[in-house]
Amino acid sequence: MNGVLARILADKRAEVARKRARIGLADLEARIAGGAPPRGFAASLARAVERGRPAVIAEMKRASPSRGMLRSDLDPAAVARAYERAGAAALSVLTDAGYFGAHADDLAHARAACALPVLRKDFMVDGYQIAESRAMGADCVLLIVAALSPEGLEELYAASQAYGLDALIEVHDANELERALALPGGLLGINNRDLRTFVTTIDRTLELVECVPPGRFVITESGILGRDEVRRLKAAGLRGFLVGEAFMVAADPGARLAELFEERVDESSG
Ligand SMILES: O=P(O)(O)OC[C@@H](O)[C@@H](O)c1c[nH]c2ccccc12
Repeated sequence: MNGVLARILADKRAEVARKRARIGLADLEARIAGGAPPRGFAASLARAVERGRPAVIAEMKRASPSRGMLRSDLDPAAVARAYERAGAAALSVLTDAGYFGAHADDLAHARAACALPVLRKDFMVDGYQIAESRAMGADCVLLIVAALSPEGLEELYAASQAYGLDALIEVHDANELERALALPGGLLGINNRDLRTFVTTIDRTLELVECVPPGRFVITESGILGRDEVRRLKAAGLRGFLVGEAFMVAADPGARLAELFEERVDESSG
């Protein structure tokens, strides 16, 4: 493996080792036992689709390695409420500080401000992080197939189930898709961005979705910047959307969400 992803993963392993030395698994377990149960993440997406609405996972990230600073003055609670009012089905919150500029309590602040379930967006390399995700209040974890060995993917998926969390299994090519489909469950995410090169195109989703067995719910992730992308993805049958940058750079993230996904008569007729 090469490129940015490899660097992030190496740093992440070191970070996990430091954290584990400070807060042991038993402490995390105690925190989990004293905390609230998870909100159903997959269930919330399914409810949106049942109502004939796109299931939008609205993301918060202050910065990214590919785009630099996006929103340094992010107010997670205010944006969470704005996303909820605008009709988002769920939140995604970046929790990586080194590359994405996350603050330690971003996820907790966002979740406490609304009733939406929350995806912890980070780079999972160790079962410790699954317990940690649950302890910080996440309802769903991201498992990036490109970042994990076959055994690692199975182990982290099993851990997410054991902790009562939903899992979003992220793929970028046919080989990764095959590995994701071999798992007993999980939400399927097609990342339009290549995490090794940052090349981003919604054609990734349009190509790969052809290889997904019918009945599997697919979330298209990244590079959904305008109404044209949404229109093309909807036309291909997509119902799940994960959007970050387009909202983060907007003056009013909630208004941008509503505008991006509102149905207009002129389009349905043509
Ligand atoms: O900001 P965008 O292009 O709308 O993308 C959102 C989300 O898909 C992206 O942040 C993402 C997808 N997979 C990831 C894995 C790690 C970090 C970030 C991501």
